[in-house]
Amino acid sequence: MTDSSVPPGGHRSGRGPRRKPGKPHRSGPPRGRSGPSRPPQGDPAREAALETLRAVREDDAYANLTLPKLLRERRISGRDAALATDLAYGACRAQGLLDAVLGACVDRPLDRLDGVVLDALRLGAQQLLRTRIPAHAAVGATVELVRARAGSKPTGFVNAVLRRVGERDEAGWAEQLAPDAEEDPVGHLAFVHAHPRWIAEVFRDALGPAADAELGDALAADDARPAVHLAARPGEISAEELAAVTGGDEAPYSPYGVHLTEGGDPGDLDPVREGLAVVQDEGSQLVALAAARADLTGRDELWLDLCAGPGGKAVMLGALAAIEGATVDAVDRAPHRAALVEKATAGLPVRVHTGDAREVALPEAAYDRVLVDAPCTGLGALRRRPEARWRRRTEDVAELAELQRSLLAHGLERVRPGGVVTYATCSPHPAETVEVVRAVVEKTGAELLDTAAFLPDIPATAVPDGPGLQLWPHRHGTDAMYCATLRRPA
Ligand SMILES: C[S@@+](CC[C@H](N)C(=O)[O-])C[C@H]1O[C@@H](n2cnc3c(N)ncnc32)[C@H](O)[C@@H]1O
Repeated sequence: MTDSSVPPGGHRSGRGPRRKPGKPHRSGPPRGRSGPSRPPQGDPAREAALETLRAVREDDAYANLTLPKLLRERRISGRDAALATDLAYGACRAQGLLDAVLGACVDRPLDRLDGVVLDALRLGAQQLLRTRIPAHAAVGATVELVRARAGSKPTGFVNAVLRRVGERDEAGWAEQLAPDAEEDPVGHLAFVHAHPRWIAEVFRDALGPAADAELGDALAADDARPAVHLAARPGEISAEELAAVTGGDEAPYSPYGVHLTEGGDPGDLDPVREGLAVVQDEGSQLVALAAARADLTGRDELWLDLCAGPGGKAVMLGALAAIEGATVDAVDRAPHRAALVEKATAGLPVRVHTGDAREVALPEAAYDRVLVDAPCTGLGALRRRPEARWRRRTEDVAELAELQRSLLAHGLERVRPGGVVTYATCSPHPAETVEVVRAVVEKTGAELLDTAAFLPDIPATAVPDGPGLQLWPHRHGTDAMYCATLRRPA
């Protein structure tokens, strides 16, 4: 069914089904109705997107795990898969903005709406405001989706609300609802680029003096759907060959990186299936490279990846270690993540250990290189985790920062005198980056090395007034990875 062939929905007034106070919200078909248990055949893309929004809302699921599984199970491919992905991920990313608009069009708090109705309204608003789908198709298809899932009763309400949403475009709603750009520039940009205000403030702080000129670009890049990056396994295939086989482009900074230009499941690509390449953001490749290249004198044969799961950087380190004649110990606290490292590094000189990095039985002061890719808020990889920006809380930061300091200090205990520790986070939050490094340097007397020197030719990576290197989606096309290098005093 094409978008334009979707019939418009019902025409009742904008009032939705009345709910008795305290009555639990249900998301299935109304009691007594025989709503379809299987998705209707007509609109598989929107059905999959709606089911993804439900799983994110009800089960705290990750959209980027839920949707691909649904697409596989329901054998949805090609244009339908692309549409489902655009709509589901787009609605997750923009949830706060969509809810602000819906809130202005609905006569009750959104959390009092039936779950399916709310998901469908978000999906409809996403189509109306943030895609080129014609308004009549967006409204009609959403109404039909609601009818199939929840019966006819709420269709009039959904139809009326979406028609109100469609009275303005995204810029028109921003004009009406966003904070004033002059009075509150950060609040304005946060609204316009669909970010929680506190995250926009983190980006502003991390950009420092550049924020005046770049905050809008940084948030816009973070709001865009990112290209899929592949990493060629060092020693197995070159980036040039990988680009030729996959039809992608060689990455600008990582000598192993390829940016895919076509959609589709990268897991279906031959080099990925054959283990010659993995899906990995170019920024993560650069962190692994920085760890392998950090300036070292003397022995260089025992490497440690202290927070290794699920194994992206361990694969790169393992492949580089194989070339250098080194061995990698890879640790992760979570057994299922350690198992993923084991699987990903099969055939490489990598020994996997399960346990807390600070307690696992491994030698002290023995490693030549250590990577501490610490657990973090992930604020630098929000574009790859569609719902994450609305789930993360500023309260998460302090606890993580304490763990990060502890893990980095521990990495310095495992490395030999004169050895190097690379600290990384996929977050630009100063409390997780420069403040962690400064605190540990102060406590341990470790020497700070110039990380940019190990990754030459990457422009504009300086951190304002702080140690380390910061990558940004709007500057480098990578996730906002942070990376610093410390040497244990000899
Ligand atoms: C940012 S992820 C690492 C990503 C990984 N380096 C990669 O490139 O695929 C952080 C990892 O640290 C692990 N972790 C958290 N606390 C830990 C601890 N105390 N000891 C060891 N691993 C820990 C988490 O389970 C998670 O897999």
